[in-house]
Amino acid sequence: MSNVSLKEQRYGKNNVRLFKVVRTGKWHEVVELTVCVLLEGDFVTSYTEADNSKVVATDSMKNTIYILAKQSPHVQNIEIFATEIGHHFVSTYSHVSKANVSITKHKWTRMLIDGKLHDHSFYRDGEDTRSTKVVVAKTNSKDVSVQIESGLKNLLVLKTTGSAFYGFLRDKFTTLPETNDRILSTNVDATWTYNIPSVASVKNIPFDDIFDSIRSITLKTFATDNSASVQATLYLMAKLALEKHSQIETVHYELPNIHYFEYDLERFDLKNKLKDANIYTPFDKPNGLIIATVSRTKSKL
Ligand SMILES: O=c1[nH]c(=O)c2[nH]c(=O)[nH]c2[nH]1
Repeated sequence: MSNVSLKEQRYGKNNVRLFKVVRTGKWHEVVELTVCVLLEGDFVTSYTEADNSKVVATDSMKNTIYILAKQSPHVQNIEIFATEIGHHFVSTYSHVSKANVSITKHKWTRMLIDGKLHDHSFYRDGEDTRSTKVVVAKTNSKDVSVQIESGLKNLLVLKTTGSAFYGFLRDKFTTLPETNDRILSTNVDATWTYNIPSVASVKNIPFDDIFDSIRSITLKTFATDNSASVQATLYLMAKLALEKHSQIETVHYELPNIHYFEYDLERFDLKNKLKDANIYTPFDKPNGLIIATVSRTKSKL
């Protein structure tokens, strides 16, 4: 008898690059995605007995993504498109119990030329991306459940005042001075989860509006909060997002603290400390990293 066993397995195609053009006469819309599909189910013997008979080739999964992209009117809406992909795999193959579909949407912003939106030209307006992770799972032979997480990644922000950091623990390891006015910069990575009652309800959730709203709550809170710390500003962002959107259950932020330290110019008889500071060294490494998940308090009733 073997003294090892397979604990967990999933497989699929990662980094499927996809671009779709939707043409309405001269007016063209574009969507560029990176898709990952990982299947779970009765694939154990492909690992333990080298039996490929149930293996859906990852190449076929790639083809399926392109075919569904051709047929679906929802490719721009990544949460709905990911649900369609996941639903396809669990409903087509009886031995697939779960499909994990992740999609990243890359930004193409329409050009404004001579004050007019251009028909067919776009530019990359920042490196931030929109993403989703959808899990479609069989609950019994007929029904499926859907879990959806949406996210915003790589949104680089900076403010030159309105941020302090003082009152922190001081001991023999501490050298950082307290400050009531510092530069604050972070690269926002936010995800939020939805309460999805059924597959049919997915089409009724305004994912685009909620994404736009959480993005603007994030930016506005960053800009206007008189920040006591990254921790306190993070919590406020998440709280405002949860208060505004009843469809979401949890909000998770990962915020690096990208430090900008005053450069020591006193050595050259130049004032560059506190109120006189205006020359800094940006340090991308090492960085602070503040991570938290915030959810609604369960009612005690
Ligand atoms: O907002 C901050 N939170 C910290 O936990 C921390 N630690 C540190 O050195 N600087 C900061 N800033």
